[in-house]
Amino acid sequence: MILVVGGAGYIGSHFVEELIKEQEVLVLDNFSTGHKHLLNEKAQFIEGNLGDEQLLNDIFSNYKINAVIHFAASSLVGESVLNPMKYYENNVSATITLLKVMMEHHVKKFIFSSTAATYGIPTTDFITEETAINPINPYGKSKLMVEWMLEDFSKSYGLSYVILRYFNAAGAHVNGRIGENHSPETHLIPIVLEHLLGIRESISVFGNDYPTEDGTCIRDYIHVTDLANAHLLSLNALLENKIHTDVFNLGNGSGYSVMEVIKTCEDVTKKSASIVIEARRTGDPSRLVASSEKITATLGWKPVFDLVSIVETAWKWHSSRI
Ligand SMILES: NC(=O)c1ccc[n+]([C@@H]2O[C@H](COP(=O)([O-])OP(=O)(O)OC[C@H]3O[C@@H](n4cnc5c(N)ncnc54)[C@H](O)[C@@H]3O)[C@@H](O)[C@H]2O)c1
Ligand SMILES: O=c1ccn([C@@H]2O[C@H](COP(=O)(O)OP(=O)(O)O[C@H]3O[C@H](CO)[C@@H](O)[C@H](O)[C@H]3O)[C@@H](O)[C@H]2O)c(=O)[nH]1
Repeated sequence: MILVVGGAGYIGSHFVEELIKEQEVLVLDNFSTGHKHLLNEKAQFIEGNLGDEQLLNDIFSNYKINAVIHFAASSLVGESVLNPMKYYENNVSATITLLKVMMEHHVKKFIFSSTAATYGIPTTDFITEETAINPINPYGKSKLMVEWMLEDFSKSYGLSYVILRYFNAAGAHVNGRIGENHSPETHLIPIVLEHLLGIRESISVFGNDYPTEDGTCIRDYIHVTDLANAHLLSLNALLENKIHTDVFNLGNGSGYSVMEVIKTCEDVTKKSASIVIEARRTGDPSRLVASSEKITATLGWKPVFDLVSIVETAWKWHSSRI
């Protein structure tokens, strides 16, 4: 059985949707940002907190867990600046408890959701795993701290792991059952689509004076099912002992500006957006685009969805919910 921590969240639920076709799945989630309606009915479920050592001990005693996939985290950059304690508690401290109980129960296969935010403000056009790591906010730092712990736990306790650094997760499952449902929503694509559905009055564009062609920030949008498939490949490589430890970027390798994303949403929905240019959002690098060549070369992973199909799947999900 595979334990998926945070499996009621956006990315975790899309992973469970694929994993359930291959494995028995147990989800642990406290619904702090996740939702019951995102759970897959074939997965077993326990409601509880990742940092609850007694609960974790019970889980690892009662189920034969072969590997843990860890999606649970607080993940709003702005909130992490205002309330770093929450981020170090939920992302670092609770993860220490999980790893401690795993080691006690001799469960030594682990996949960790890391982020492009660990790179901070990169000076290179395409970010590889060799690009300097320099997070500029508590969220990115909390993820990097866990990465460092994993390295040390591997050396000292034989932990085997894959770290996946996602760029901008977006889109919804093609089956239309699950999709992105953050509250508050801070991500660009769902915000634009909510506006085009009439739920928001306008779209705020945070800064048009960046050193990019149209002055707005460039990001690498990657479909959530492409992310899920990268986890499946990583899990199988760990279970078959083909990987002991590794770290991979996950992106499409193409950058789109905020204005280009809005235009794509307009084209897909055949609606026109009302835009308000606002001040820059603190901590936004001008450009974050991945090179994912390493995971392609190592595991054969290739993203399938481009920006148009990301927006199409997201639109299907958002428009079905009103
Ligand atoms: N969304 C993105 O673009 C993105 C990009 C890079 C990295 N990530 C990382 O991917 C992971 C998943 O992101 P998401 O967008 O699906 O977030 P999400 O908030 O939708 O999912 C997180 C899930 O974890 C659960 N959770 C949080 N703290 C918990 C705790 N202490 N105990 C039990 N459950 C807990 C939440 O209830 C939720 O279901 C996170 O680790 C995030 O940092 C996300
Ligand atoms: O209403 C909005 C929302 C966003 N943006 C801009 O759109 C871009 C994308 O923003 P957003 O969708 O919030 O994603 P990011 O801030 O790039 O962060 C995401 O992607 C990172 C990896 O690249 C992850 O670490 C984070 O967890 C995840 O939220 C940024 O330039 C924002 O300034 C706007 O202009 N208006």
